[in-house]
Amino acid sequence: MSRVPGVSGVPALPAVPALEFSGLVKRFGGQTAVDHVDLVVPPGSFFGLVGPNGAGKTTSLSMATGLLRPDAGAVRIFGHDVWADPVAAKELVGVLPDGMALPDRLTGREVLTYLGLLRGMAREVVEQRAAELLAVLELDAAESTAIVDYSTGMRKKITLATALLHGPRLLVLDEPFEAIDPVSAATIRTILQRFVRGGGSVVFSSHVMALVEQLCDHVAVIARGRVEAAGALDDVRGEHPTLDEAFVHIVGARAGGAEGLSWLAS
Ligand SMILES: Nc1ncnc2c1ncn2[C@@H]1O[C@H](COP(=O)(O)OP(=O)(O)OP(=O)(O)O)[C@@H](O)[C@H]1O
Repeated sequence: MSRVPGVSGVPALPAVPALEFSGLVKRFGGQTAVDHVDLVVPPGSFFGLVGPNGAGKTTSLSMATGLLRPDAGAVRIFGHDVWADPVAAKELVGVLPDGMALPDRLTGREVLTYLGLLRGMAREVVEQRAAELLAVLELDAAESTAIVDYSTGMRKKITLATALLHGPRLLVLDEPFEAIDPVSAATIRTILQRFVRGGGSVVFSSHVMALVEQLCDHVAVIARGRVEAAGALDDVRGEHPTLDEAFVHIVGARAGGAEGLSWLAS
C-alpha cells in the first residue's frame, strides 16, 4: 500500500485510497455482472480498467459513482462511503458515465452554468471555468447549439467538462476516448495528465490497450465480473512485451473468427 511521508520519528500513515471497492456485487436477474470485486485505486494514480465486452466495467464504475446501487459490498471515495455518505463522496469526484442524460435543450455553456450553480459554486467561478472548458475542449464554436444537436463526440466532451467543473480530486471516466477525434483525444490526454501531475487521481475504462499503456501507472483486468489481475502496470504486463498480449493471456484467447462465416467471402 502507498504511504504518505511521515514526519521524522513518526511512522507514516497509510494513504487513503482515492477509490476502493470492497466485495462489490451486482446481479441483473439471474446473471452476476459484478462478482465480489475488490479494487484499490491509490491516490495520485492514473488507473486503467480494461476487460472484454460485457466484463462488468460500466456496471462497476456506475456503482463507484452512486449511479447504480450494489447488491452487496461497499465503495469508498477517499474513505467516504458512496452510499452512506454520498454528499462528501460526490464532492470529491467528477464522473463521465456511460451515456449521461443532459438537459438537451440547453447549450453547452448553459448546462455548465446550471450544474455549477446546482453544486453551490459562485456564479463568477462557474462562468470563468465554463468559458475555459468550452475553449479548451473546442466547444466554444458551437456556442448557440443545443445539446440535442451535438454529435456523439461533442456530447462526450461536454459531459467531461461537467465532470471537471467543480475541481474534483478523483475522476471516474467510462470510455472517455470513445468517439473522440484524434485532436480532441490529445487535448483530453493532456488535461488528464496535468490533473494527475497536480495530485488528482483518474480511473478510466478503455478497450485501447496502447492508450492505457501510455497513460496509466496502474491497471486492472476484469473479466466475467471478476478482477483477474490488478496492480502496477509493469506487474500486470509481467513478461509480456505489451499490455495487449498480457490482456489476451489473462483473459484467455478465444479462437473465434477463423472458422465459420464461409459464406462471407463467396
Ligand atoms: N441494466 C442492465 N440489465 C441487465 N443486464 C445488464 C444491465 N447492465 C449491464 N448488464 C449486463 O451486465 C454485464 C456487464 O455489463 P457492462 O456494461 O458492465 O460490461 P462492460 O465491461 O462495460 O462492457 P463493454 O466493454 O461492452 O462496454 C453484461 O452481461 C450486460 O449484459
